[in-house]
Amino acid sequence: MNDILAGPTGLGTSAARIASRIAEPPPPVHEPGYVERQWGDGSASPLYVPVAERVDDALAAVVDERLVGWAKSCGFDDDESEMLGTAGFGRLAVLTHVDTDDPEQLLLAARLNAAWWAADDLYADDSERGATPVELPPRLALVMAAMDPVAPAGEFTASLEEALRSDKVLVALRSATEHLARRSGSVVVQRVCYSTFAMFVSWNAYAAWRFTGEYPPAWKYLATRQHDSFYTSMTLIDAVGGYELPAHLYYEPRVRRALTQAGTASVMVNDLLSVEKDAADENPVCNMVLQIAADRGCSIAEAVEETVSLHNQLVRDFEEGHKALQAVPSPELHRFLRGVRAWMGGGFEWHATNPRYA
Ligand SMILES: CC(C)=CCC/C(C)=C(\C)COP(=O)(O)OP(=O)(O)O
Repeated sequence: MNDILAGPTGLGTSAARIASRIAEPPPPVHEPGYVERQWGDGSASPLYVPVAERVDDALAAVVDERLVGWAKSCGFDDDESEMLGTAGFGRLAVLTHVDTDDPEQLLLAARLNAAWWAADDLYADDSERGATPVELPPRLALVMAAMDPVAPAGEFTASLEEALRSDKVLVALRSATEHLARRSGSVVVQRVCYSTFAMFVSWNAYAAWRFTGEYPPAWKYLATRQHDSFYTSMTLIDAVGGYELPAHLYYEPRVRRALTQAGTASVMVNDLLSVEKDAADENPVCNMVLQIAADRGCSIAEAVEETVSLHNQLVRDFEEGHKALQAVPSPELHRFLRGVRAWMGGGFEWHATNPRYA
């Protein structure tokens, strides 16, 4: 075992090790497996995904109801808040974070995902709802200030505060991050902030492409999509579960690779199910299927097959990497990787049953 995987030493680390022994739940008797699942109208090849480990509509209803109340408190009007409830970000949290049934823990994920999606729709993607490529970068700069507090700066602070309070997306992201900070450590909060900010670089690239009308080749889109993927949602897996994967393991290259494979695979599911919605915008939204079809001059059906095959390979690569990482003696890492696998299974289930993608 190399030193990195052996873990840190020094102040505070023995306490962390004791906490980690407590954090390990009993291992499942049978490991949940992977299955081939039909999707859409059933005409394309199946997707190879982990099984959805928990479908609990009663728990999802509780989390969604609390999410709607929170959205109203952030300034979303009644219709918008109900729409967030109907979109089922609470249900997404229940499907993807299967190692807790505490609604307040699940709300960590429900709130952040709802707020990320609100920023994505209202700032980046949906022209009809006010998203414009030119306004996107400065709006995202303020999101960073909402999530990662700016140090007091005399006379400049009041104007910033006013701006942060005057926009419901900013209020939501600030509130969701504060909720996370109350229930997890600073390592996780900064992990979440910085993966969100990396995601924004990708959003800015899409905005430039949509503004100029010069859309990227599929390879460039895919590289950009790595940081704009459900990797961002997966940063919450341990926090929602009530434990913490130490940073030296979270960022270990083989772990990071497994995570980016899982995040990209899950967002390929999103692309596959969003093709029509993305193509319909007056400035079409970048999407792997559309980029492949444009590159190759092939039909959408052929580009779909190519995307399914890419997705399935990513999942198989994750599965293999996960197996290899079983050799690392860390209960938190094993729990986290089981959480990543469960996230993929639940993410597929959510997309396949959500009215947004029907
Ligand atoms: C939940 C989360 C991390 C959101 C950030 C952006 C993201 C990966 C999505 C919202 C999914 O991609 P896309 O913008 O294509 O999603 P929709 O098709 O609009 O649902």
